[in-house]
Amino acid sequence: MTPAAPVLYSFPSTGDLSNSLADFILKAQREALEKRGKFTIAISGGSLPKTLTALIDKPGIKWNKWQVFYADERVVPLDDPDSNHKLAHDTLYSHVPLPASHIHTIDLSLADDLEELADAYEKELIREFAQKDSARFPIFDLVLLGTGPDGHTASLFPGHALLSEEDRWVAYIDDSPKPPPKRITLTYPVINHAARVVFVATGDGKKEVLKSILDTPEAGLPAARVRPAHPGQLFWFVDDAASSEVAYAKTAFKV
Ligand SMILES: O=C1O[C@H](COP(=O)(O)O)[C@@H](O)[C@H](O)[C@H]1O
Repeated sequence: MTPAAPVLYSFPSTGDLSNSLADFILKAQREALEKRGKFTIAISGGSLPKTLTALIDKPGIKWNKWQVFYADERVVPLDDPDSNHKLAHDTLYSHVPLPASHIHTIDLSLADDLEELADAYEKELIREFAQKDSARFPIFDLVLLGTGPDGHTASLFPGHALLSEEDRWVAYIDDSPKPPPKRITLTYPVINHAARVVFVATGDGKKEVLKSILDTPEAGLPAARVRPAHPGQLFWFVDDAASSEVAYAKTAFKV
């Protein structure tokens, strides 16, 4: 199946972006609950969690139906300032009635063996989605991603061997060019099987990388290789500062 062209939404402010993203997530949640009675989502770290704060008081969000995984996680204690879980906890979970048992964190008792830790997280996904034998890859209702100025997404970095991973659901990296070095990440096959993938990018510091990803995807930056097609759809939620150099056509946002 050929991937559909990405949809680019650009907003004058991060507040507008955050409100529209909350509307989008609410709609995705409603569709998922109608079909399967639960909402499966993968969340990134970095600048992404703070754009989710408009969800906090949003009527209609059924937090007890959410199952939350991480698009990537740094292998550090869950209360370490570098932990993506801590960031999401402080920014979002601590303000909403999301049951702790629905938040799927890494098992740090395995931190000395990254392969085992990644395997254990993959098993956590298998428990939620299906047996690996019966479903080749999980289908998340929504994967939320960011991109660094170098074009990395999740913990998929430019030039890294993990970009070619075709089999595993979760992989590890112990040489991340961005600290901390030890991380786990969802792989492209998982990201590209999602029903919806949303990138969020804000600020002047992202304008060059956004131009490369959207205007010259053939340059092959890791974020440009995200092309859900099974039959998912890719959306970009950015602010006008980040999209100021982009020639790619913008779409007016409506839910
Ligand atoms: O290291 C990471 O970086 C990316 C991008 O972060 P941002 O602060 O530039 O938005 C993030 O999406 C990822 O989850 C994180 O581990």
